[in-house]
Amino acid sequence: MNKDNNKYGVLLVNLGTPDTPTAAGVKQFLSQFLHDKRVVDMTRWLWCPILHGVILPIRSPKVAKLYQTVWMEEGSPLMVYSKRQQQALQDALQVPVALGMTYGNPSIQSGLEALKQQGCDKVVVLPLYPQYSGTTTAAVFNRLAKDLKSMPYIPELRFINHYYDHPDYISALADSAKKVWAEKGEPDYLLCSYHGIPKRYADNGDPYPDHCNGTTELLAQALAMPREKMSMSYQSIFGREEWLKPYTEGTIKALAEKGVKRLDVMCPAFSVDCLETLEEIAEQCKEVFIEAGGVEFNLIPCLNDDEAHIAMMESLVKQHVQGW
Ligand SMILES: C=CC1=C(C)c2cc3[nH]c(cc4nc(cc5[nH]c(cc1n2)c(C)c5CCC(=O)O)C(CCC(=O)O)=C4C)c(C)c3C=C
Ligand SMILES: [Fe+2]
Ligand SMILES: [Fe+2]
Repeated sequence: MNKDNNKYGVLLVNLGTPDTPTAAGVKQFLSQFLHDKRVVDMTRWLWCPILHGVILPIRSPKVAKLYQTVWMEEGSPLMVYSKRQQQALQDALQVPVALGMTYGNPSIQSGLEALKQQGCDKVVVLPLYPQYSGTTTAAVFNRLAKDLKSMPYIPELRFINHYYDHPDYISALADSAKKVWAEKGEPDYLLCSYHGIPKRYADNGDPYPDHCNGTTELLAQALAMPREKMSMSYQSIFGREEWLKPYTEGTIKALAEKGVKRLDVMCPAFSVDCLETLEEIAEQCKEVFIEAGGVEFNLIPCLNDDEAHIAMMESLVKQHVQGW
């Protein structure tokens, strides 16, 4: 721990999740999320009537039912695992670590306040997105800047942009796959499924697909996996516009139809398991695979609060506080 009043703290940031798995809870969360221009860039006079008139009333009750299928005793999986990460990183670093969500609770502002209360005048902001995207990482930056606007004293800041190529991140991912394979044997095929973004965002300069490609290449090397047994795709497509391709669902169906019997899927863009991994992949995509002739389907869990994941965060933070 640094000396008092001159110490650093860490703000871990993730996307956020509803407080309750109810239509009202989901509506509140989606409304904040989908009003962010970093996420949906459509002009407001066009988007707001669609959002308020169609998406929020129809999607909220539907998605609430999906959240109910993965909800844990302590709450939303994203929140449960994020809190465990916060505690484990604080234990490892022995400096204050706060949690803030871009949307919903706890807010980024409450995280900054908590660090201030603990005497931190230097803050490392770690958005838990290994691959940079304007829709996620930059959205954290925008929210942070907005919250700092009203603070009389701004802490000294370091902002971690991405870490997809950090060797400890890649080895943690590789070890998480090997752990599953030590128990169940190697699969016929490994698919890396990343959260998608609209193709137009990438065409306009978002480096996200390059970071996803880079992750897959580095992981293939770390696993010494023949490239014909491994590929990548994009999931969680939203709306009518074209998103990054290939889409996960179509890829999984095609793999089963080509004769792949055992498929393992990992989701390297997600720091913690959440609706998009536990429901969309482990339930919906599994069903697609089995219906198309597949036999065994495994979701390799996200890194969550694994020891190797926390050690990676510890080394990432330590690299960024050099000179403080
Ligand atoms: C509307 C456009 C969306 C973009 C662009 C987008 C990018 C993006 N999202 C994540 C990570 C997560 N997304 C999650 C849920 C989620 N995402 C969208 C839409 C976009 N995401 C919606 C509408 C939802 C809510 C669920 C739904 O209605 O389908 C989550 C999980 C949250 C949870 O509570 O479990 C995460 C995490 C990334 C990494 C990303 C771009 C790279
Ligand atoms: Fe609106
Ligand atoms: Fe998303």
